[in-house]
Amino acid sequence: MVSVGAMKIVIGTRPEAIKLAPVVLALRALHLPVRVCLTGQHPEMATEALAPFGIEADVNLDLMRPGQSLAELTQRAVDALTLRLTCKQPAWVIVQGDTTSALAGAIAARQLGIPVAHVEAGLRSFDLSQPYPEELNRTLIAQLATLHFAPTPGAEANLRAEGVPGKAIEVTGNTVVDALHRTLQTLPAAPRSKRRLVLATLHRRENRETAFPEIISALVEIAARRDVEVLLPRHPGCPPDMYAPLKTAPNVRLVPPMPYPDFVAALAAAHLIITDSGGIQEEASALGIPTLVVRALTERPEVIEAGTAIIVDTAKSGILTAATRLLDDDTAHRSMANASTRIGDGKAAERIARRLYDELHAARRPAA
Ligand SMILES: CC(=O)N[C@@H]1[C@@H](OP(=O)(O)OP(=O)(O)OC[C@H]2O[C@@H](n3ccc(=O)[nH]c3=O)[C@H](O)[C@@H]2O)O[C@H](CO)[C@@H](O)[C@@H]1O
Repeated sequence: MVSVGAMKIVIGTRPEAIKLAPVVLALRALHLPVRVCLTGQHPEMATEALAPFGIEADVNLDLMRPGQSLAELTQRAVDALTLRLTCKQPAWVIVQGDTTSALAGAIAARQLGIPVAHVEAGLRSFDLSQPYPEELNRTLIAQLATLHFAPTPGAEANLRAEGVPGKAIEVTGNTVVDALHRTLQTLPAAPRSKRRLVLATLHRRENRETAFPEIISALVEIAARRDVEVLLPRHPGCPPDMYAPLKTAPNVRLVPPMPYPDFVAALAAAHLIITDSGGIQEEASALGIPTLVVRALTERPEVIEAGTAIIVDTAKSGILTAATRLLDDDTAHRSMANASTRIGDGKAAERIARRLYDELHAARRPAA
């Protein structure tokens, strides 16, 4: 076997861990050496999200400090990753999505001349202020990456419009679908619940100040119907008092962040999803669970085209109208409840690993 350099995978948050776990496994299946480096942006959740995939990080940089600003985190992450990458120079650095950790990994690698592969490249809201800082991060990462793994043809078109050459882009599907399929296979059959499940998550930075109270008030009112139960796992990035009105509301279960397999079980059992999460829009679309997106826009037009999601924004009245319709009108619900493969077919990680394998071996082949 040809000996090749290692792949360094940089992971900051839970969604990066979930979406990169299938890539780690696919690279290992091709016998490529992989090192997983956590920045600690989500101190425990990234480690916990990797565990069900049988993956342990090689290093945790433990970079979070109380009250740390985004600028401080970016600076500390670039410094720490530069040090690590200088000591053990990998053949490629792999980053995913739109987090501060992903941006820092791309900056550190690029400054050292190490090629960067960007998983989930090309998503755009075309508004740098929302989602913030994610739109800014992913746009900057596109400037730094050598290889762009676009999940969809739409994401590829966005990259092409920014001048990225076609040969640097591979359309792969989103790796979240790989993670979802793999996890669904491990779950026991779920017991049927008497009330329909409304699964909700909230954490977007730009929603926190003004929109959270509106959305939460809508959730309390939905739960008051009695024929549903609202389940909301908290996000550790949000101060717990933001969720306060839900603590005492009837038919609401406010719970700590759920382990990924438990959350997937809840997704699969849900009648309706209300969320500002990106990954959950994708998972819901793959499962065919009607979803109300409590954001002004989505960088995932595919979930709207597939018909599984509607953007309702953050006003209480709009959320209540849409939720009531989907809870009362079976035809409306059925028209959205169709599983879609637009986001991915479950083979994204295989495509990513194969392309990286080819790149590595092409680089080692002597010129003709
Ligand atoms: C702007 C934007 O949309 N950016 C996204 C953002 O992430 P997000 O909005 O998707 O973040 P979350 O909602 O925190 O995570 C969701 C994941 O967590 C699982 N989950 C959830 C609750 C729980 O209790 N237990 C769990 O296991 C759930 O199944 C899902 O897979 O960053 C990613 C990284 O770069 C990007 O890819 C992605 O574009």
